Amino acid sequence: MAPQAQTRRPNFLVILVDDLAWSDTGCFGGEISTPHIDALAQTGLRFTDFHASALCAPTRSMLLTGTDHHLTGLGQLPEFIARSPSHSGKPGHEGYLNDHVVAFPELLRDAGYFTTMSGKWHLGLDKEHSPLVKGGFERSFAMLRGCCNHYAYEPEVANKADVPAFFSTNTAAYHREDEHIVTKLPKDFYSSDFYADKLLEYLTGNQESDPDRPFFAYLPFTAAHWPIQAPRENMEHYRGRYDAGPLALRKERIERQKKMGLIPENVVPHPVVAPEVPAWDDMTDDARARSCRTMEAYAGMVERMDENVGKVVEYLKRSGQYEDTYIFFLSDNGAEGAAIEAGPTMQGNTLAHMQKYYDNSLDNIGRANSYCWYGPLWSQAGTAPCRLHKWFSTEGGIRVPFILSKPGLPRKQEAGQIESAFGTVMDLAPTILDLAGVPAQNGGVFKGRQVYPVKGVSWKHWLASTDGGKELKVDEDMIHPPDYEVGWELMGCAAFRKGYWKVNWVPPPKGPGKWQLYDLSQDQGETKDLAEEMPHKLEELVGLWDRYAKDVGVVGLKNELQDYRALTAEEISADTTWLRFMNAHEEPVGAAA
Ligand SMILES: O=[N+]([O-])c1ccc(OS(=O)(=O)O)cc1
Repeated sequence: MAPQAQTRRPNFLVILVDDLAWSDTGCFGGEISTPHIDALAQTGLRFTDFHASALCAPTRSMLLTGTDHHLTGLGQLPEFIARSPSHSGKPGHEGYLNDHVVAFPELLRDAGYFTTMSGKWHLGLDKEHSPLVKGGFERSFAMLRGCCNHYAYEPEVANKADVPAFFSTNTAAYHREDEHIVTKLPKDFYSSDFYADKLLEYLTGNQESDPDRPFFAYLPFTAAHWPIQAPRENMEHYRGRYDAGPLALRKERIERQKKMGLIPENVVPHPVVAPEVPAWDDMTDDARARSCRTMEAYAGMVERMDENVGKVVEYLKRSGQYEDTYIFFLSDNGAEGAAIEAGPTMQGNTLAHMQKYYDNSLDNIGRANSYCWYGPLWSQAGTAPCRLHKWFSTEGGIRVPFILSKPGLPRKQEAGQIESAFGTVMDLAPTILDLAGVPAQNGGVFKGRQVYPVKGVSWKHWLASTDGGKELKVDEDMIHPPDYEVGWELMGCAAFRKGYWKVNWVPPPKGPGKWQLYDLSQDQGETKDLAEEMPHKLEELVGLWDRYAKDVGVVGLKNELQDYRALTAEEISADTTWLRFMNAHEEPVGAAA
C-alpha cells in the first residue's frame, strides 16, 4: 500500500513595520497608497484591538518569545539601558534576548522548518545574541541597531570622535549576515527594497534545495522609522497632499475610519498633546512647508514598503506557496511622535552636527543626505482617535494595526472582515507554533537553561471557528477571556488592562503624573477619566499593576525619565555597553554583500 501523503505543514510570513501609524494604510483609513497590504486585509482579518509595547525592541522581544519584555532582556530600549544607571545590570534589562527566553523560530528550526529573517533585529549586537545564535534563524540579514540611514549614507567626517553619540548609533547601516558583520552594501541600497530582495533570495534558496520544506520568514522593515527617506518617485505621489496640515489630516482619517467601521461613529478623539512643539498655526511658512514635505516623504516611504510587501506576496503566489502561508502584518508600536530636536539626545553639538553634515532644505527632504522626523503633530494624525503616540502606554502608543491573512480561513466569512477581539504581540509565538504543530517551550528547562513560560495564547482554535463575521460581544467567543489582564511599563509610563478597563500613568508634561481610569469599551480616545467616580475599580487595577510590576521585574517608573541623561565624553569612553553601540565595526570583517 502506498504511504499516505503527509499533510504539508503551513508556512508563515511575519511582516513587521517600524513605527507605522495605526491609520497609515488604506485598509486602516489612510490616504497612503498601500494596495498590497489592503489586499492582505481583503483576504484576511483586520484587528482593531491589537496591542504591542510602546517601543520597538521590547515589542520585537515579545513577538519572538511570547512573553513580557521585562523578562526577555529588553525591559527597556538597549540604548537607554546603557544610559540609565538604575536599569543597567538589572535582571531583564540586559539589552539583548537573555538566557531565560526561547525565540520560537529556534523551536521551528529544530522541528524541521527553514527559518529566515531580513531587516531590523535590535535585540543584541554581538554574535552570541544574533538572529543566528539567539533567534533560531538559519539564514539572516539583520540591521542590528534601532535605526540607520535608509540609503546607508554616511557623511565624510574628518574626525570620528567628533560624531555625536546620537549619530554614531542612529546612522551607520550596521548589519550582520548570519555570523558575519557586513562591510559592504550595494551602491543602490534602499532599506525596504534590499530587505525584501534578501528575504526572497533566502526563500528561493530554500525552495530550490528542498521544495517541501516549510518556512518561517520574518520581514521587519526599518521603514517608516526616522530618518524619513523615500525614493523620489514614491514621494512625488504626495506632492501638496498634506498642505492643509496635520490637524486636517487627523480629521480626514477619523472620518474615513468611521465610514469603514474601524472606530465607532460616536468616538470622542483625544485632543492632540504636543507642548514641546509650536502650534501649527504659529509656525513660520518655511517650517510648515518643510514639515509637510517630511510627511510627503513619510508617505512615500510607506508606499515603497507596500510595494515590497507586494513583491514578496507575488513571489509566494508565483512559486505556489501562497495558499499554504499564514501572513501576519503589524506595526511595532504607535506612530513615532518624538520631537527629537527637543530630546536629551540632541544636547551638546548634535543639532550643530546635523546642520553641518546634512541638508534638510525643502527640496532635499527625503534624500539620502537629509535627516528628518515628523514629530508629534503628524504622529497624532496617525494614532487618532487614540491618545498620544509611541513611547506612551496610552492607546496611541500601543494599539497597532494588525492583519492576519490566509486564503480559506474558516473564521473569515466576508471580504475585508474586521475583528474587534483583543490580542497582543505575545500571542504570535504560541499561535504560530500551534498552527505548525510544534509544542511551545512553556517554562521548564530548555537546552540546559531555565526559561519563563509563555504569556500569550494560541489563536488556533479561534481561527478555526466561524461566527458569520458578526461583531464579537464582550462575553462571546473571544480569543482571550473577557477579564484578561495585561500590563505595560516603559519610559516612565505605565498601564494595566483588565478586559476593557484600563489604568494609565502618564508623567508630566503630557499627563498628570497620577493614575487615570478608562472604560475602553465606551472610550477608545481615553478622554473620560473615571478615577474619582470609580475609586474601587481604580484601586483594583492599580493593585494589579503593582503585582505585574513585581512579577516581571519593572525597574523605576515615576522618575524614570529624569534618570536618562546625555553622557559626558569621559563616561562614554568608560562605558563599554554604550561603546558597543557607538562602535560600528568592532568585529573582524566577514562576508560582504
Ligand atoms: O535614542 N536612541 O538612540 C533611539 C531611540 C529610539 C529609537 O527608535 S526605536 O524604534 O528603536 O525605538 C532608536 C534609537
